[in-house]
Amino acid sequence: MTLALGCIADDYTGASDLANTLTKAGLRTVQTIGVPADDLALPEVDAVVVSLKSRSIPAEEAVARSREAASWLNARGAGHLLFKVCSTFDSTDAGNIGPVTDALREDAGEAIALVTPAFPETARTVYLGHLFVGAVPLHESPLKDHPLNPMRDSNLVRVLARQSRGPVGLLDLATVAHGAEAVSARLDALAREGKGAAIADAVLDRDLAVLGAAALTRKVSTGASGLGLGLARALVASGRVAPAAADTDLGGPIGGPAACLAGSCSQATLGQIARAEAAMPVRRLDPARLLAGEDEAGAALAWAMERIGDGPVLIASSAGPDDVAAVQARYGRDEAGHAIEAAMARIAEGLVANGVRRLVVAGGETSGAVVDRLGLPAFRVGPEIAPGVPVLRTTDRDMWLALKSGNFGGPDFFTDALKLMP
Ligand SMILES: Nc1ncnc2c1ncn2[C@@H]1O[C@H](COP(=O)(O)OP(=O)(O)OP(=O)(O)O)[C@@H](O)[C@H]1O
Ligand SMILES: O=C(O)[C@@H](O)C(=O)CO
Repeated sequence: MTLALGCIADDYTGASDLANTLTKAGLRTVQTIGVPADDLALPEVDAVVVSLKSRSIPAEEAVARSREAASWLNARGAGHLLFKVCSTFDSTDAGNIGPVTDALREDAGEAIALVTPAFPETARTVYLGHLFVGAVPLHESPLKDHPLNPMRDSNLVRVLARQSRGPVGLLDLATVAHGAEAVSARLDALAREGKGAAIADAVLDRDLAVLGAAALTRKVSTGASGLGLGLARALVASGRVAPAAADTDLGGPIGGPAACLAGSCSQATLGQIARAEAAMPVRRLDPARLLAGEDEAGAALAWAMERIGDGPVLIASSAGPDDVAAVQARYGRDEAGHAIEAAMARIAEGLVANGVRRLVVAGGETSGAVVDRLGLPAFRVGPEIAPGVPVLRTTDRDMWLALKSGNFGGPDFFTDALKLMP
């Protein structure tokens, strides 16, 4: 297998978002969980997206895991490496976007990496280095209250510089408007000035096509699915990949009980849970009881098993910013997050042990905890439920999953997802 594109995603929902985008753009793509074992049978593909759970771990660990993924992808001949980060640039001043980008770039012998989280299809645009989420700058968006990495600065040149080894430059929209050669020339100039990375503006899909073509002339870039789209288009346009139709033969219906789990506290997920109340029984975990050591997971599982024969159920820990802040103040941010993720993983394990083969999970960290506990090795990519969220089919057993990035999906996401998981 010689890969046209090797991708390293810093969380599992982000990985399925990227796998969805690449598939839609005509690249045969598979999503693996972690760095695959050498004996994992993978179909013939153009792109592999290695899913890591490295967004919120110490920077040196994120660098080590990303390097391991890069070695695996390089050994399969990957022509270009994309480090997939969140379209809202989720990170802290301690990392991990800067340290991982620096490491992958240096290992590849490159002087500078193009970096952009722009993904216009989901209303993430970058102008003069400032990230906008819909109509508001990042620091005014709900991301300012993210439970793990509150984003309070919209100037990504500044944000990335605080977590990078060297200075960071800007590739402005005026340069992007002049095309891929102008972008490449500007990258060279910024590298000569000693910049190790450049935040690239992009407002429309056509900007992504330019950035993708410019990025492809180097070995490493960093971005969200928008840059993935640009790279995929450039690979197809250059003839390096023959566009393939999406894989429609993922296996037949699976049926049986279905369940949804939500650990994301994003505004979008909170709205989707409220809407789901009209369609299915919803159980809300009590984080204070859970963190006090009560068996909330066991109780939720027993609750689910009483109802699951009648239709899908939803179990959610999700809460609004004030409640999240109160839990974190009492138990600590990481402790609370990890304990809730572990409870969700336990619930998922119990559900699957009791026959659930159709599972929807909301939240990147939550999805990581669940998928790891279930020991799923890789996914094939099915139809799109909403921009950035595909249906996934496990490669080693009959199971449908949907891993929803916190901010993605329409108001009826949970029922929309289950409709596509027969
Ligand atoms: N009620 C709560 N109080 C405090 N923390 C919570 C609560 N519910 C969930 N969490 C934690 O908040 C974090 C949510 O992160 P997660 O990545 O799952 O969602 P997200 O950030 O919205 O999704 P994405 O990364 O895909 O955008 C997890 O660590 C989860 O355990
Ligand atoms: O890029 C995004 O916004 C998503 O794919 C994601 O990474 C959220 O965790």
